[in-house]
Amino acid sequence: MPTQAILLDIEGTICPVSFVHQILFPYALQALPAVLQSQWDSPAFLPYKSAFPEGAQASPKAFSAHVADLTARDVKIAYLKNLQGYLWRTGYESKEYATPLFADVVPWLEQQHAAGKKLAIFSSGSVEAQKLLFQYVGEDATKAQDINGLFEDRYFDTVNAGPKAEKESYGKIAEAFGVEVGDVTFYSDNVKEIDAAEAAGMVAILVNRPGNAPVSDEDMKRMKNITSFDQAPA
Ligand SMILES: CSCCC(=O)C(=O)COP(=O)(O)O
Repeated sequence: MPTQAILLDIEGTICPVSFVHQILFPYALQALPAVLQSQWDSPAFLPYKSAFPEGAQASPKAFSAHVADLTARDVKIAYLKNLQGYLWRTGYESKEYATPLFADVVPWLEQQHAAGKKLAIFSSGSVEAQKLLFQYVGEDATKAQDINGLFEDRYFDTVNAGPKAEKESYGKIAEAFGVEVGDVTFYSDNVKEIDAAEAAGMVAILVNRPGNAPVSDEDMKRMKNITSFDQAPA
């Protein structure tokens, strides 16, 4: 039976790794000092700040150093991801950047949505960050389009679903979808995530995009893989 639901990773699957690492991460780091100066004791910033370890909450300097260290090591921990989502909003709203999805992505998503497939996202980026990323899509930030409607509020992150390399997270997502786990196809650039989704019973397909980390020949041979959604199964 053709897939009923489609679950998508973000970085390296539907948008270039370079957008996340060369645009979003640096933006958050450069936006942080002004936010810390003006909002350190504000109620709006409190949920983001209070999720950090006590040592980092000791001062804006300690906080900045901790954020810089986690970012440099690309640690995908929820309290950093939540903070990044908060910081990225200004960049999107001021049209400093928009999300450059690969050219095949939006036409394919629209086609799948029109065919009645349920579409969803599973990213280490927070749900808040995911919604922003899809609210401002385009190569030209002054003409960005909002494609959130395609996902009908199905956003999963490591807080509401669990770690991306653990099979239990995929079972939980299928349950939230209201479909059998075997009726979901998951697309990701990450071999560990593909293995976890498959172990849970999903169909899982590795997506190979320019700029992604290399995948071994052995993994390429054992995994279904595509370079564009034009090659995705029906
Ligand atoms: C939606 S936020 C941008 C992506 C991000 O912060 C990230 O860490 C990417 O993680 P993914 O699990 O989508 O590869």
